[in-house]
Amino acid sequence: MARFSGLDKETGHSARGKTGVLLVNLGTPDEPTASAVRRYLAEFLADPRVVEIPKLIWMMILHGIILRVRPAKSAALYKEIWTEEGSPLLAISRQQQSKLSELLSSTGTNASVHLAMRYGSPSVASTLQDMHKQGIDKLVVLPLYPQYAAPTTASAFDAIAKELCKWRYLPALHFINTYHDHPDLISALANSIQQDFDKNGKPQKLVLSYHGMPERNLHLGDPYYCFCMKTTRLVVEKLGLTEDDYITTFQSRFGKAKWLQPYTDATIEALPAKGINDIAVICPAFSADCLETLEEIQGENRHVFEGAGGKNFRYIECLNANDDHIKMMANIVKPYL
Ligand SMILES: C=CC1=C(C)c2cc3[nH]c(cc4nc(cc5[nH]c(cc1n2)c(C)c5CCC(=O)O)C(CCC(=O)O)=C4C)c(C)c3C=C
Ligand SMILES: [Fe+2]
Ligand SMILES: [Fe+2]
Repeated sequence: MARFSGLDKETGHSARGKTGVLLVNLGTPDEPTASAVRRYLAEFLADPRVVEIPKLIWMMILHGIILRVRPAKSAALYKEIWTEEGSPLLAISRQQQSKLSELLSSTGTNASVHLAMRYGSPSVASTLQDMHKQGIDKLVVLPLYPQYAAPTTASAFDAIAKELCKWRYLPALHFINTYHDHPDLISALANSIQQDFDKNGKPQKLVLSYHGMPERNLHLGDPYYCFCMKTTRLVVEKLGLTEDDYITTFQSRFGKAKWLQPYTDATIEALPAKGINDIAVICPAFSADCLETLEEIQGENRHVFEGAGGKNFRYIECLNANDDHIKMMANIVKPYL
């Protein structure tokens, strides 16, 4: 006997056929306080996709050392970037969600747009449950990481699978795993760089700084490094830059292991001694500005550059909720709606 409206008359099962787009990003603490950052880091850093150290050893290090020391330090950094709307990552993600929703409905596409954070809130589980309650049985997931990486993209998939494995009737599901070479991403990045060059002049060096990961992950088959290099190649080709005009680097190193190189901070520090005093930095692995761009690049690395004698440091902001970026999202999901 059908208990819900919208059930298929013949089979008695849900066939409401509503489609939902689910944007997923990393997540951020609820507040810039040590206790909120501890909660966030405890969830984030316990994810075996993020830290691939044998569980027992890692839990002892995480709970015995890292979660005692890092939350207070990170909270102080979060305080520097916190806005009236809260954490920039969440505030910008919400703008992206509402602008994508407007764009899809203005082009006659009947799909709702939802937002989940891999760690913290709104959680993947609660967002999927809301979508289910709304009768959505066709799901298009767009993790907002342009370059596939196991610690980010695959981890988003794990969280979705963890929730869906409790469901009896699964939705149709399309999961977008990477868009590092999508023509609309490349144009959006190139346009944003060109606008900076038109306004401020071409710098001596454009630094394309991507979030790092342990080098070991590359050797184990994670394509992230190669995808970052391809994004760079396509963007600089589009801009007509030569090899001397730019450099690709990796930031946000965590722990003592060797991470992808060259490191952003060491590279930037060495530039003034080579006569390079005027640089622009962009972070193409981040779809929204966050701690790692606003504090680490715009703040910390600016000081590193100036401390080493550099004169002009420009940070080119992430694509955030700019029109090119939202159009790119719409064009990526449309074939599956
Ligand atoms: C511990 C290993 C980490 C890996 C591997 C990693 C990969 C990775 N991360 C992003 C995007 C973001 N990371 C952010 C913050 C952040 N990242 C790590 C660690 C790893 N990231 C930590 C410990 C933190 C927390 C901040 C701190 O305490 O230093 C963020 C910003 C979150 C915010 O609230 O603003 C983003 C976004 C990518 C793309 C990536 C890919 C390899
Ligand atoms: Fe990270
Ligand atoms: Fe950082």
